[in-house]
Amino acid sequence: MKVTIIGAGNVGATCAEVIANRRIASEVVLVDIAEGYAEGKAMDIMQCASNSKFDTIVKGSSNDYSLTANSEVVVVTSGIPRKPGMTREELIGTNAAVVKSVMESALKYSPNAIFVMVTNPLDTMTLAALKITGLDRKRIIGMGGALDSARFKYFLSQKLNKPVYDIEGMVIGGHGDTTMIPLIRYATYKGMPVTELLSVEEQEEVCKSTMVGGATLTKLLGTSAWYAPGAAVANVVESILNDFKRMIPCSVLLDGEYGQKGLCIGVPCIIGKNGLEEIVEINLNDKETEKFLASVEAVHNTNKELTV
Ligand SMILES: NC(=O)c1ccc[n+]([C@@H]2O[C@H](COP(=O)([O-])OP(=O)(O)OC[C@H]3O[C@@H](n4cnc5c(N)ncnc54)[C@H](O)[C@@H]3O)[C@@H](O)[C@H]2O)c1
Ligand SMILES: O=C(O)C[C@H](O)C(=O)O
Repeated sequence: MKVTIIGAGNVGATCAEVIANRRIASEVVLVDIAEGYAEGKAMDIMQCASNSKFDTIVKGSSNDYSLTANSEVVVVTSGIPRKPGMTREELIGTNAAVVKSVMESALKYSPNAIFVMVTNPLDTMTLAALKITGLDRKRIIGMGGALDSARFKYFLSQKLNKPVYDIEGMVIGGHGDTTMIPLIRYATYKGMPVTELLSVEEQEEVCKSTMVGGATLTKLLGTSAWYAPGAAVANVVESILNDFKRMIPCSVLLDGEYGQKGLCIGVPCIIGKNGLEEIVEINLNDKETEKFLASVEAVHNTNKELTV
């Protein structure tokens, strides 16, 4: 199983390392526009192999896409990250141009691949990738909700003082500081609703921390996060390669689901060998629907700035 990761920066290289460490694929090709950078990252990861005990082959390429030929999955992490004080939406101009150039090259060599988009602003870049390639919506999946849900579960575990593994929770909506929707009503600790275990104030604190999770880390790190994003992408890739059909909130093109059309936004998806296997339409109450509609409007507004 071959995976290409375009963009060997913080998120791309971390994703490659997680895929290798967890033996999710037999081969990973890292591609970057910066001369020698992807080769360097690949060599560094390969020098983990004897200690970490994996046999995945990680290769690097300075913009030569021939090495990526016939990848089953292509991950797109190329583009600029935000700096403290910025929103993800401010990255649109630079990153849309990057996404355009890399999608065309990657598709040429891997015509049957499933694409996992990571570059921000995520929902708009996922739509851009669909427009650029004309591919079926099943084959282009935006990774945002997998990360946001991981953060949600982390903040819930902190507040409940319980292991994160015993917690379930999901974040839908746009992958933006104000557009994501942590579904607290559906979150559980060992099957028990967290709404019965936390006060309303505590629930609000968890949701707020989740929504600004990326901005908080960007302020602390000076650039955006990479460990949790890399692991979240690897999880999506794993579900595709193994046809696990995991339910993961992902940004996909809606065609009537949730009453919406013509935008990519985070909704619960079944992810398997065909990419998007199914969109799961969960019941949203009035308050959640109101938030979802506001998120849809905000994502549509960002999409209007797209020129590709
Ligand atoms: N969707 C998410 O949940 C999520 C999470 C984290 C980061 N991100 C986004 O992912 C992107 C990458 O973040 P990062 O922290 O890895 O940034 P980074 O700067 O560490 O890495 C980006 C890499 O892309 C490369 N690149 C730029 N243009 C390229 C091109 N045309 N072809 C090939 N490579 C190219 C750069 O040389 C760089 O090495 C950002 O847009 C960031 O906002 C999204
Ligand atoms: O916060 C960012 O800009 C990067 C990413 O979208 C994240 O949520 O970590």
